Formats: sequence, structure tokens, C-alpha cells
Amino acid sequence: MKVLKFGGTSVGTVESINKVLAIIEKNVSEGNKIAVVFSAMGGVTNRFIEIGKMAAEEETEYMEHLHSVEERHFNAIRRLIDVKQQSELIAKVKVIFNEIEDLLRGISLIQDISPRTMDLLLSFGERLSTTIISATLNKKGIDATFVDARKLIKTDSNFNNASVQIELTNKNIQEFAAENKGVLCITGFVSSNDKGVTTTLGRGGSDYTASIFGAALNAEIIEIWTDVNGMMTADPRKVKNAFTIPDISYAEAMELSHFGAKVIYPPSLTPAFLKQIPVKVLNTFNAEHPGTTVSKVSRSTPYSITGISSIDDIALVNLEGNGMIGVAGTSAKVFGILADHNISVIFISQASSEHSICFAVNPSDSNQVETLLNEGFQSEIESGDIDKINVQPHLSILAVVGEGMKSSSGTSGKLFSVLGQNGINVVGIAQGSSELNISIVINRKDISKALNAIHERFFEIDGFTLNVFLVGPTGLIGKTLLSQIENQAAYLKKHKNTNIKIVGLINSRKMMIDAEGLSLEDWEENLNENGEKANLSEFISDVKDLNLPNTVFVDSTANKDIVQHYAGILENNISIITPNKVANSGSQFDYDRLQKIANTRNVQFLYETNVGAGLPIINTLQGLINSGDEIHQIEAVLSGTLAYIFNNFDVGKKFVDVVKEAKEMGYTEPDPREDLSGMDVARKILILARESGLQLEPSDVELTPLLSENCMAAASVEDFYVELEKENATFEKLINDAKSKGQVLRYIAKLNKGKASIALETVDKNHPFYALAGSENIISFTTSRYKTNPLVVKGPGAGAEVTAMGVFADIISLSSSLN
Ligand SMILES: NC(=O)c1ccc[n+]([C@@H]2O[C@H](COP(=O)([O-])OP(=O)(O)OC[C@H]3O[C@@H](n4cnc5c(N)ncnc54)[C@H](O)[C@@H]3O)[C@@H](O)[C@H]2O)c1
Ligand SMILES: N[C@@H](CCO)C(=O)O
Ligand code: NA
Repeated sequence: MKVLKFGGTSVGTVESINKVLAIIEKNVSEGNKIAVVFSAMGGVTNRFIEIGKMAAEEETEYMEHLHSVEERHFNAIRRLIDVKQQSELIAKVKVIFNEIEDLLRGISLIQDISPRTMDLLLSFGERLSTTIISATLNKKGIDATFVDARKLIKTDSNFNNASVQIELTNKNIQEFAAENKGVLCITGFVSSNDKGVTTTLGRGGSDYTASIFGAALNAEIIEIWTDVNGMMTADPRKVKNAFTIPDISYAEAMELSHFGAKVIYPPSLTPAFLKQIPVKVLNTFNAEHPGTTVSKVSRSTPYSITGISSIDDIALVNLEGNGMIGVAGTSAKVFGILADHNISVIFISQASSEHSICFAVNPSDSNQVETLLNEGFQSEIESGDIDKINVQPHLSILAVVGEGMKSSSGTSGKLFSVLGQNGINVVGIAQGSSELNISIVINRKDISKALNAIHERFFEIDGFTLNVFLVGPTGLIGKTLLSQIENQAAYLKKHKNTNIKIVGLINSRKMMIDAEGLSLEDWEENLNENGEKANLSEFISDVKDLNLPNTVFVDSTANKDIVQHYAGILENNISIITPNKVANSGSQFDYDRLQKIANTRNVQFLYETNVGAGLPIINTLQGLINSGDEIHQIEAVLSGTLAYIFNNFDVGKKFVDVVKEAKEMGYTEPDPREDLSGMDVARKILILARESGLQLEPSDVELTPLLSENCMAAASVEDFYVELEKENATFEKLINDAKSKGQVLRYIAKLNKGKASIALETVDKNHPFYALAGSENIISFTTSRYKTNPLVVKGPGAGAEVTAMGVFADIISLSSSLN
């Protein structure tokens, strides 16, 4: 024997009823003995509640509303059953509607609808749907018996939420089933008391009916047919990667649904659980899907948790005070007061210090709770033993549930590290000693981020995803970075189980954000055609509001305004990666501030490409300092542009043309004067000084300017080229003088005895900086450990590919640290 139950959406339309019929027919053709429980057509119960209330309030339109419900049922009959065979059923249903009309007239006369009357009114929903479907089955040649469950399920007289007299009910059902063959078509939700007065079974009522029948008939299985593919690992509306849980224990199902997974209401399945009858949750609209089996057996699963669910809106109540310590009875009093007022508690936590009790309630109860407890504990509050009751609204609870975490370590560690890495503040924690559920209270704004991050970490179906917002995608570095990410995506997926997802782009003209991820194939056309007008502040506030997990903000501009936003971005627990040197080369105060925010917020601020592009300079220096080395001296060629220019300027060439070449090669700053003025090098040596542990301001860097005032004053880069052309002779002379002595020009930055300086020097072939080619940088660190032979890093220190690579490497390093 199998018991099937079809909910309101499954019997809501003719299309869905046809699917239900097909499922029943399939069972019959396979020779299964089945009993089928039906809910009312979707929405009908609520309509009846409204109509009943309208009648009681003498609103005459109730008749029109009733007629529309009637029409809906007649329409279904007309489409389900052949014209020639309809009349008998239509007559039967018409009689039922006449009864409903009489009832409503009565309600309207006495202007009252009691719980008893409401139960009678609501019972028509199930009676109608079941009448229609059983008749349809018969017309199709399937032997089906309409079963009015009111005759079999006997309850007390607690209308709206009656308690079942289980022994009597079982006996009734067993006797009935013994006498009646064929498909039993049973009205869900309804029952009656000893006097035969209609009652209903309350929340999850039709599931309860199915469970009662299943238990009474010793069914081998109960199938709950609904409109989703079973119970899922998380709410699929909040977590896109949620998937069906194939097997779940009764206890887990109970925990998950307590915290909001609404697919089934497990308390209603208790009769089945007690008899250890497995319950399958299946999808009427996707009947082939295996759904979820809820049963007693413990399961084998590759995951340490079974599912995550949440209640979005709760209020946390805190009762606190020194007078509570060691005093028995405080919690009994708190929960006694709540119980007296029928207020249900969702979560409780008390630290062993006994200094406070904290618990969660529905926000709609929170004002009442506050008043009740302030009154109840008035004398303790007055004497100072207990502080005033504190209520925190706008919170959410999430629960991580699974038998797998029992007596195994690591689940809570993993859980809290995900929350920590995503800057999600934990307001409260509770874990029962059953070790089946860890419940966490967090701020409401973080709930979606938390669910997604936890789901990703525990279920790892699609691997780890880093969400990237990029400023300056159409610039040289930005564009190169995007193409490197695109080319490397398959490798990262395969070898690191990592997805780098670009979720937002902004250049000086356009911006766009898509939390689902932007395609790297056509991002440029997409941004041009579909992007909104760029507005950096708006973009950044959208980034914050979106509150995605595992997020990084990449700034690939040389812009000064963006830097003003860094602190706020880090404060929102979003990491920053940038080749832009402006933030780290402003005031020492600003530099320290960003470092501090990143540290306290537990996010990363990575800027390897600030010095020497992709060359490992910042990481090397940080490694030296963090491991206890001391920097005695740094000597370096830090400008790729100037290195290139001095390596390529020769007699017969114009200096300005070599500068233009450097720009075309992608070595220069957006404005090459940043390089030629020495500003770019000054920024770099300042950053190295700070990374070495020194406190320096930009003005402390001694710098010999390379460019005349006219060049610096030019209004645009083009004007600057015009000015520079006039100074050709000066540069020619510099080079020739050096050459005549067998020397080369090097723009050398030094950090020595706490001082940073930069000067144009000539070096001969014995100098280690002599043999630099192209845009090569060289950095030589003399330290306590590298004293006689310095540690030297050398290689191309500018250019699109090597810089984008450095940014990309920072991105990978961030994602490894989060994963
Ligand atoms: N080129 C190199 O070799 C190299 C090496 C290391 C570091 N860097 C640094 O990389 C950064 C980018 O350099 P690039 O060569 O790609 O420059 P670029 O001029 O080609 O690109 C910068 C992009 O940023 C955009 N942008 C500027 N302000 C913006 C704003 N407010 N909002 C949105 N977009 C804005 C610009 O439109 C441009 O597309 C600079 O900070 C530079 O110092 C470059
Ligand atoms: N413009 C810079 C790029 C690297 O930061 C240079 O020439 O070195
Ligand atoms: Na670097």
C-alpha cells in the first residue's frame, strides 16, 4: 500500500490535475494499491476564509466571490470530463455550492463566524477537489472511491487545530479500507469530533491526513507530491546553487523546517515517523525527479552538513544582570511568562556565566515580550539585579543542520571561518547537544551573503567563486587582466576549483553590475551598449549594498578620486587589489589607516604591482620584515619607462619619440610626465620605505627633477610633447656625455639611514645596474641577513602583460586565502 498526497498547487489547475491523474494512472497500471489524499485547489482555502469573513461583516459582495470560486470548479469539470458525461458531476458540485451558500447566508444573518463554522466552511475546499478528481478517475475507467475523511478521522473539539483520537481513527480507517477496494480518494485536512461536527487539522493538515492514513494502513511509503524537487540544501530563491537532498533523516527534516524550509511540515508527519514509514517528497510537475526521501536510516553523504535554512526576520531579546548569577528560577520565570502568553521562542542561548539569557522571537511579538518582561521583572530591575530588557530587531537566524556533524570535528570551525572571512558579524550562537543543528543570529542585511558563502564552502559543487568588481576595464592593465582571466578560467576551474567571476565593471563612461557574472567574451560591447552612465559613488554604494560573499574590488586606474573610497570599501569587508599607487603614496596617516582597517576587518589590501609591476618586490619585502629581518639599504631602478628610454635613446633619435615609444609599449603612466618627472619613482620608493617600517611623507623624498617647468605646466600630454621636443639637446647632451665615458644613465632610487632619495646617475660597466635591458627594473635589498651579498630582484618592471599578471596573482592569492 502506498499513500500519495497532492497539495494545492498540484490540484490548482486543469493542467496540473492532468499531471496528478497521470501519476495515479501509472501507479494503478503498475498494480500498486494506493490511497490518495487531496488538498483544496490552490488558493481556495484562503478564498473561503475571506468570503466567510465578508459574510460575517455583511459585505454583500461575498456572493460574487463565491460564484467565482464556483466557476473555477465548473471550468475544471468542463475541461476534465467529456461533455456527454459532465452533467452528473456538475449537478453534484452544484448541490455542494448550494450548501455553501446556505452556510454563508447563516453566517451573514448572525454576523459572526465562529471557529466551528469556519472549519465547516473550509472543509468544502477539500471535499470539492476530491469529489471532482475521484469522479474524473471513474470516468477514465479507474475504480476510485470518494472518501470523506470526516467519517474516519476523529478528533477533539479544538476547532481549527484539532487533536486526533488516534486509536479510534486507526480502527475506522482499517475497517474502511478492508471493505473498499480501488483507489481511495481522501479529503485532506478535514476531520470531525465525536458528535460528527466538522473539525480541521491545522497547519500541514493534508500532510497529516496522509500520514495518519499511511500509519493506519501500514503503508510501505508515503509520497508527498508538491511543486518543488524535494527538500533542498538551501532556499533556492536565495542560493542559486542549492540542490535537492536525496535522503534526509526525520530529525534533520524537523530541524530544517523549523528554520524555514517550508516544503513539508514535519510535525504533521509524526504518525509516519513513529511507524518508520519513509516519506518521499516529489514534484508533480517533474515526476521523474527522484525528490527527497525522509526516513529514519542514517545516510551516507559526501557532505558534513545536510542543509542550511534561515528565518529572515527575528528579534533578539536579552535579559542581563549581575543578580542572575547563581540564582535559580530566572529562566523558568522568563519562559513561563512567554508560555502564558502563547509566545513561541525560536532560539535560546545562555552563556555559562549565567550573566545573561538571550532568546529570539518573531518581531511581531517583540514589543509585547519587552513589556511583559519589564513588568514581570520590575522589582529586579528596580533593585538593579537585572538591567532593562533589551530587544534587538532586524536580525536573521540561520541554521546549519546535519547528522554528519555529530561527534565529528571541523564543522563549526569551517562555519565560523566562512562568516569571519566575509565580515559577517555573529550576534548569537546556539547549538544543541544533539549536535544536529548550529544556529547563528546575524544581521539581516548579511543573510543572503551568509547563506551563499556557507553553501559554497560546505557543498562545493561549482567550486569556490571570487566575485570581482573592476574599475578601469578598458584601460591597458584592466583589459589585459580581463583577457588573462578569460584565458585561464578553465585551468583555474580544473586545478584550483576556483571561478573568478566578474560581477561589475566601470570605466569613465559606463558602468554595469550583474551578480550572476558578466561574460568575458563580449563584456566590452555589453558595457558600451547596455551599461548605465558611469557614476563612481553610485557604483561603489551598489557594490556595498549587493553584499556578495568573497568579494574583491580591483582598481586598475591611476585615479585619485577612487582612492577616497578605499577605506569605506574595506570597512564593508571587501578586499582591494590595485596597481594604483596613489593610495599608498599619500600621507603616512592615510597609508596607516588603510592598513589598519584591512587588519581589523580581516580583509586584504594587495598591491604587489605598485612597485616593479609583476616582479615580486612588495611580497619579498613583507616576507623579510615579517620574518624579522631588518632593511639596511634599498637601491633600485624603479621606472620601467625611464629604463626603456635610457636604454633606447641614441644619437640620431629624438628624445620625445623615445618617450612616445615607451608609451606605446605600455610602460608609461597614463600621463608620461608622472614617469619623467620622477613622481612615479618617488611614489615607489616611498612605498618601499613604508613597507620597510619607516614613517615618511611624500615631501621627505629627495628628488632631482628631470623635466623643465614648461614641460610640467603643459595643459595636455600632446602639449607636453611639443615642449619636450624643444629640450632635445639637453637630453642628447646627457646621453652623449655618459656614452663618451663608457657609462649609462640610470635613474636610481635609494633608501638609506631612513632617507629616501632619487637621482639621475651615470654608472659604468662594473656597476650591477649597468646591464639592464629594455624596461628592466632592479631592486637590491641589503639587510641584516643579506649583508654581504644583497638580495636582488630584477626583470621587466612595466608593461601590460607583466602588470596584469601581478594583479592576477594577487587575485589568486586572495582567493586561495578565502577558499
Ligand atoms: N602600465 C604599467 O606598466 C603599469 C605597471 C604597474 C602599475 N600600473 C598602474 O596601473 C594603473 C593603470 O594603468 P594603465 O596603464 O592601464 O592606465 P590606462 O590609462 O590605460 O587605464 C586606466 C583606465 O582607468 C579608467 N579610469 C580613470 N578614472 C576612472 C574613474 N574615475 N572611473 C572609472 N574608470 C576610470 C580610464 O578610463 C582608463 O580606461 C595605474 O595606476 C598605473 O600606475 C601600470
Ligand atoms: N609607469 C611605470 C609602470 C610601472 O609601475 C613605470 O614605467 O615603471
Ligand atoms: Na611588484
